[in-house]
Amino acid sequence: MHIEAASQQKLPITILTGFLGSGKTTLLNYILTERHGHRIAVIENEYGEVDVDSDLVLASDEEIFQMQNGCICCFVDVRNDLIDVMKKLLSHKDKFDHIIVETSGLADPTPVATAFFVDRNVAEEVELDAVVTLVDAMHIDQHLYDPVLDGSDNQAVNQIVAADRILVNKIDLASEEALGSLEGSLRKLNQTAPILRSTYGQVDLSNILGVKGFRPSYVRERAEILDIDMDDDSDAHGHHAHDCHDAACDHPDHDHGHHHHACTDASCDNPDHHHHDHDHGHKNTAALRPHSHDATVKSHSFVYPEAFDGEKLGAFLKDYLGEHGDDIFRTKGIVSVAGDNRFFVLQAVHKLVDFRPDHAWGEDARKSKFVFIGRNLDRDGIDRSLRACLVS
Ligand SMILES: Nc1nc2c(ncn2[C@@H]2O[C@H](COP(=O)(O)OP(=O)(O)OP(=O)(O)O)[C@@H](O)[C@H]2O)c(=O)[nH]1
Repeated sequence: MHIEAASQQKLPITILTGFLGSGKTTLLNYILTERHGHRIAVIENEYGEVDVDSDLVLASDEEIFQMQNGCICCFVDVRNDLIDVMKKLLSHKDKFDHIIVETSGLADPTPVATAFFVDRNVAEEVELDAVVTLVDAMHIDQHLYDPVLDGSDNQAVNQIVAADRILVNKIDLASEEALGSLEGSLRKLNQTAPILRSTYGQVDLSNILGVKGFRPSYVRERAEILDIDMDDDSDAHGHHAHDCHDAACDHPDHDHGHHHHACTDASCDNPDHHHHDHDHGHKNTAALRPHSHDATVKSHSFVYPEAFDGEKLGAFLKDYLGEHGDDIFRTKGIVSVAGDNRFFVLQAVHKLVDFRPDHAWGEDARKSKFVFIGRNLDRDGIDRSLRACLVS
């Protein structure tokens, strides 16, 4: 009895998603520094070739794995890497009891969630706890109703549709009225996920971790939509997981005949039925093109060994993002400022710029890194302007 109980204990995985700049790393840092009784391993994925995020995650004893070789939403290309990282993690699973996967801000989380159930060895050891989607209360409308994407794949929508928990973050930047209207829109996209509110990701973590919000049938449903063959994954009892008709069986991977995707009744309010009711003409085209990015969004990275004039740089960023911030979704940076031994952090979401000193560089080699993510970026122009802020 004892042995059986232990072998059934699976490691819960939380998938943390949300559009660029919604507050995923902020929430992750909050989770990593709070006492919640979980020992957490993290898999991080960043969109952009220069890694800034790992510098922004607070130092902690937790295991942090980077995946920089692509976007984990690109299921076909990177799935094996994700599985490899997961296997590496599982080889010392005595060190933690919960895994958080932070997806890139442009990822559709569904293929990520599904990936763990395609590899049989991994599927035997892990279970999905929840997809937690952060929503930037101030900027989400720009992305939900993005005119460039009208009628085509929209990651911001896909992230909300896939959520088991929705966290409306940055409520300090939105009025009560705007929040009410936003929550109404979110409810139309996802009829079942509890909607929570937070500032700087501060939320009662019992609503986020260990919630067992995920329905295995949902994974199977999505795998079908994504045309992923899971039938080879016969379970330890020698039958295919979806063929289990034992009503008493509580094996989490067994779908006992709840084919939620068959329910198309718009008036049905059964919380087990997923109704992907996209308002405003959005189609959930993730189902059709499972790993397509918004091709109009590009990321440009810049690295400079020289130090910056902090004031000049601050003024340039404020002006430049003030002018182009509708098109520039996200800017991040680690900056070496002349005459200051501290590492400066640049964080901007659209026009909202935050540039301030952080901790001392210490032994780390001083060099500045920037990532700009957006549309119609003038790479050479940005490079010239940044260079103009270097101390000569
Ligand atoms: N005013 C305000 N700012 C916030 C809040 N939460 C996060 N931020 C700020 O928003 C910016 C983006 O936060 P991150 O946590 O880096 O966002 P992210 O989702 O990890 O960003 P990407 O990795 O680029 O997708 C940072 O400057 C944060 O300090 C909040 O509740 N209120």
